[in-house]
Amino acid sequence: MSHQPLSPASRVLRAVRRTLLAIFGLQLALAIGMSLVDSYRRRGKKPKPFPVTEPREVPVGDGTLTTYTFGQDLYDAMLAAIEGAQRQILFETYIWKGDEVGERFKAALAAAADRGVEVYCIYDGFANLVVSPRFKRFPATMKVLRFPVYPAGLRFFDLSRYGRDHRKILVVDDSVGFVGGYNIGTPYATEWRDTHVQITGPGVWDLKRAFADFWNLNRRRRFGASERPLLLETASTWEPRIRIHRNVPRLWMFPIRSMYIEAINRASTNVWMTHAYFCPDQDFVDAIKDAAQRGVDVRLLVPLKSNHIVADWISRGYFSQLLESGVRIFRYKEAMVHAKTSTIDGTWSTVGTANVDRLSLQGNYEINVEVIDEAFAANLEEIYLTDEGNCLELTRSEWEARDLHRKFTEMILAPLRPLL
Ligand SMILES: O=P(O)(O)OC[C@H](O)CO
Repeated sequence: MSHQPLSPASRVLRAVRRTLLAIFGLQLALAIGMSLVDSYRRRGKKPKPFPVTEPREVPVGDGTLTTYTFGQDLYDAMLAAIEGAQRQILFETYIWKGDEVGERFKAALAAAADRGVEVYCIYDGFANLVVSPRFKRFPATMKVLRFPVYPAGLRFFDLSRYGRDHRKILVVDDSVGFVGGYNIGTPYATEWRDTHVQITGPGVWDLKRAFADFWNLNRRRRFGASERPLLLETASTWEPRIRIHRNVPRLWMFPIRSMYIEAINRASTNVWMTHAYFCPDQDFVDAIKDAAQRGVDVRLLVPLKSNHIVADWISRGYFSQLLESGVRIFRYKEAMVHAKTSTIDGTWSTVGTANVDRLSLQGNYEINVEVIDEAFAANLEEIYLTDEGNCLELTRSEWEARDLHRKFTEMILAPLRPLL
């Protein structure tokens, strides 16, 4: 069989194709190799204790905000609220582990349903694929919506249908709500440093509405057309100091990214950010760099080593430009910091579920509370400084002196940024 010689254009095309495949193959091999080596190295290792700021109740408007930075304290408060529920519980989580803490929540929710409280639960199917099916069987008295592993149905090309439910919410009656970075599981109780807020007062209604809207958007497909919507009475008051922002991919709404960029752009004294996974788009990075360049004290606190080694490497790919523009980078030692919080100018703050990466800011269902209040910002600054005391600051000279193979790995992994 004779082969036609390839035209110059076809040869170029073939070379480009092979180069791209080689790069992609290298990225994939690196990512898989790193994750395997990392999980091998972690076997049997226990994270070290870390400093904790005691939960303190801060009055804001007609309600209060209490910030939790230690899982055990938070879970105790959430379980106490569930045990004291009289009419309704709305519980939503991304990860719900079938371990001791997961079982405690399941038992408390089932007990509430048994005594006649309406119990609505939502969890993400994909995030809990590894959880045993036995754990995911619930008493009929509880209404449980598993957000599907594959939510797009036949709409394969509709990107708005692919977001995961990454939210973490609990609302009990009209009296108390919780929102923040904590998933439900035993390691999070003592081994991870995360941040959640408890809300009382008018802000609770906004959390209820966020839950109800998600439930109503998804209930028919999960329970059938006859399932009645979760109805809420209208809020009686507006609380200008507390706003709840929700990313709703299905409606193509992504206000959390805008909220961050707006706040960073108007910062005049300080921007202190704590983020578990930091992989933003370049416009977001530019907003941070601009703030630092105009003299704002910009600090970024990230884990020295998170639970996702590939995310760490991709995150490090931003460090050079951030340090050059004057951003200070602090790396949290010996425990995983999973918080998603920021505070600006002693006035503006946010606590929520959204990481600063593409999946959270332009992909998933997320929820953040934005608070304009000086006392609350002071509380978050205090927490930030406690965390900073458990960090190593990364200097520019130290970063520039890193090995060549590290620079090469950062460069090879950089194109994966949009996937995280
Ligand atoms: O997706 P997040 O931010 O809730 O983090 C979850 C952990 O990474 C689980 O591996």
